[in-house]
Amino acid sequence: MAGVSVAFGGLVALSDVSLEVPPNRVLGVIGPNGAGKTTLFNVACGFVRPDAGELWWRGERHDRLRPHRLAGLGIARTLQDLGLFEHLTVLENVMVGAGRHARTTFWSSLLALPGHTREERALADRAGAVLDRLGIADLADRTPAGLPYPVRKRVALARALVAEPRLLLLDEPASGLSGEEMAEIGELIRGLTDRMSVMLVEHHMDLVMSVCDDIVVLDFGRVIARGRPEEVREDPAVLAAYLGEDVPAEPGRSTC
Ligand SMILES: Nc1ncnc2c1ncn2[C@@H]1O[C@H](COP(=O)(O)OP(=O)(O)OP(=O)(O)O)[C@@H](O)[C@H]1O
Repeated sequence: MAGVSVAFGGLVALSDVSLEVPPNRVLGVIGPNGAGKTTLFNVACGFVRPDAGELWWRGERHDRLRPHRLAGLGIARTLQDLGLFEHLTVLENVMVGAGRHARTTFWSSLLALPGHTREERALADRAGAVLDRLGIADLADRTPAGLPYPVRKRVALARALVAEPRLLLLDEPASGLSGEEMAEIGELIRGLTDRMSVMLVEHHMDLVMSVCDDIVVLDFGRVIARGRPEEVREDPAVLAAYLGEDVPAEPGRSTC
C-alpha cells in the first residue's frame, strides 16, 4: 500500500502509510494502543476503504479490495474473532476456507448434489493435511465448541492456509496464548514463508521480534519507524512511543 490515509469523522486513524510485504517474508505491524494497527489490517482485508492512497497486489492496483474477493486474489486472513462454525466439524470448518470453487464443492456436497465426490475427497485430504501440519489432525471430527482457545486459533489458521494463499494476514495471532503457545505459533508462522508472505498485526513484542523479518511501527496513524527487529528495537522514536505503555511481553490469557 502506498500513501494510505483513513479518517473516522475528524479522527485520523492512518496518515500517509506506505508498506510492502515482500515475497516469502514476514512483516510485523506494531504500535501502541490506538496507533492504527487494526485500521491498517482492515484496509488490507477490504473491510475499510482508504480515503486516500493506493493498494497494490502483484503488480495490479486495487482501488477497492473486497473481503469476499480476497481468496480469489490469493490472500487469506485470520481475525481475532475466529468466526468458526460451531456445528461443523473442525475438518469441515477448514474445508470452508478453501476458496470460491472449493466452497461450491463443499456446499454442493452438503446439499448432496451429484458430481462432487471426487473433488470433495480431494478437498478433505487437503484440509486434513493442513490440520496435520498444525498438529491438530486428531481433532478433525470434533466440533470447535469446547475446544480450548489456542486450538480454536489453530483451526482458524488452518482454514486460512487451506486456500494456499500467497499472502496471509494475521490479526493478533498471539492474543490469548501463553508464552509457550506463542513460541509454537511463532515457529508455525516462520515455517510458512517457503510458500507465502505473512503480514501480522500484533501487540506482543516477543512474537513480533522473534518472527518478523521486517517491522513497521505506527504511532498516531503514522509510520514512525521501519526496519529489521534489531533496528526497530533500539529506535528512539519507538522507545518514546512505547514509553508509559504496558508492553505485553509475557502475556497472560485473555479472551478473543
Ligand atoms: N470505526 C471507527 N470509528 C471511529 N474511530 C475509530 C474506528 N476504528 C478505529 N478508530 C479510531 O482510530 C484510531 C486507530 O484505531 P485502531 O483500532 O486502528 O488502533 P490500534 O493500533 O489497532 O489500537 P489497539 O492496539 O488499541 O487495538 C483510534 O483512535 C481509534 O479510536
